[in-house]
Amino acid sequence: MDTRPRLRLALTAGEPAGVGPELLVRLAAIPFDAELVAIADRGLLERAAARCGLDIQLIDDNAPAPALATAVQLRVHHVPMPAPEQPGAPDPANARYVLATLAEAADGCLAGRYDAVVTAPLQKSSINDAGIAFTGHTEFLAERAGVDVVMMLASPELRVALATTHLPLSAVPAAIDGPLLQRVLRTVHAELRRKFGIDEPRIAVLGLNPHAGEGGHLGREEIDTIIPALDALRGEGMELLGPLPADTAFVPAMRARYDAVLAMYHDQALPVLKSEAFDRTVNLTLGLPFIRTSVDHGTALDLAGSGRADPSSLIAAARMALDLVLRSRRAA
Ligand SMILES: NC(=O)C1=CN([C@@H]2O[C@H](COP(=O)(O)OP(=O)(O)OC[C@H]3O[C@@H](n4cnc5c(N)ncnc54)[C@H](O)[C@@H]3O)[C@@H](O)[C@H]2O)C=CC1
Ligand SMILES: NCC(=O)COP(=O)(O)O
Repeated sequence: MDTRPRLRLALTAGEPAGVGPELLVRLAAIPFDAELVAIADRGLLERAAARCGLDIQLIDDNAPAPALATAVQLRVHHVPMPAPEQPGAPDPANARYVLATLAEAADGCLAGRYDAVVTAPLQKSSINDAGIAFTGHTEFLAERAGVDVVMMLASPELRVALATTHLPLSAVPAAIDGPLLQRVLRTVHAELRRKFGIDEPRIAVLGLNPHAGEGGHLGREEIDTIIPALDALRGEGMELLGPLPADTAFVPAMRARYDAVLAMYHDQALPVLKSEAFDRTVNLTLGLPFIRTSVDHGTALDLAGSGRADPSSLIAAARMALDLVLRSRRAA
């Protein structure tokens, strides 16, 4: 008999005015072989449940479980929110609250209070409007844990990692250099083994320019930077394909040839994933000392408060987090 305590997944609700709080309470209504702990303002979750027509019993995370479940139960680590939410209208007054929930999740994972964290979307611009430098969960968690990370989005059919994440397009070419590509590819390679059980990962690397530079006639980044980095790693035994033209790398005939794609920038590959599997794609952070998964979508302000947002990506993210925790336990 496994006597280890039940797994605990931390859930952050993200932007209070977005769909995150509603998605969290809808996730709680689904049977799960783990304890879910929402890190959020308690009142925010109560109001989100009411908007979704859900009868929910919020239990303080330090309290014992009630003997009798009268409704859907969700544990809560309460973080007070200064300004009441207005669905669809983010308030920068809540920016520090949003970051406090993330910090608790990260610190709790590092300290072993949670086995993984699953994040709902936040409104990056609202945090910036509060005067706080912030580009995303990925970068925040990397800094908090003191490590370099890689963003990956994965559907059941396709995994895409990004060499650069939240950068203006004009800054991308200068950001891509040999050391970055080598570090990112080493992380992707190691995590495909560790997290996905692929012993000999095959990674397709996209070029930066149209037609992967067309032999130098449409840009030199492939020749000067990408090919030398790939050759160095091939010399260590890594199986790398490319640099491939981004417009044809995802056609069916190519898909069978790799386990993951490395794209040079955010919008080079994410539209492919989101257009074919918006409800099944999970965002995960590779390289962290704990497991973090997330939805593939944003705050959907146009749907916030309606109770109509689709929870599928959050459910997929929670399931993936649980699978990854179980895999890492088996490997330990
Ligand atoms: N992990 C995160 O925290 C992420 C946050 N964002 C942030 O979200 C904000 C809004 O981003 P947008 O580009 O507008 O993308 P979005 O994903 O919020 O919305 C794009 C479209 O998809 C729909 N949609 C999104 N999620 C849905 C769901 N669960 N069910 C049904 N329809 C859904 C929306 O209604 C909208 O029509 C930005 O501030 C962005 O930074 C974006 C992506 C990820
Ligand atoms: N499009 C993915 C995205 O923006 C997610 O960013 P993060 O907040 O998870 O770093």
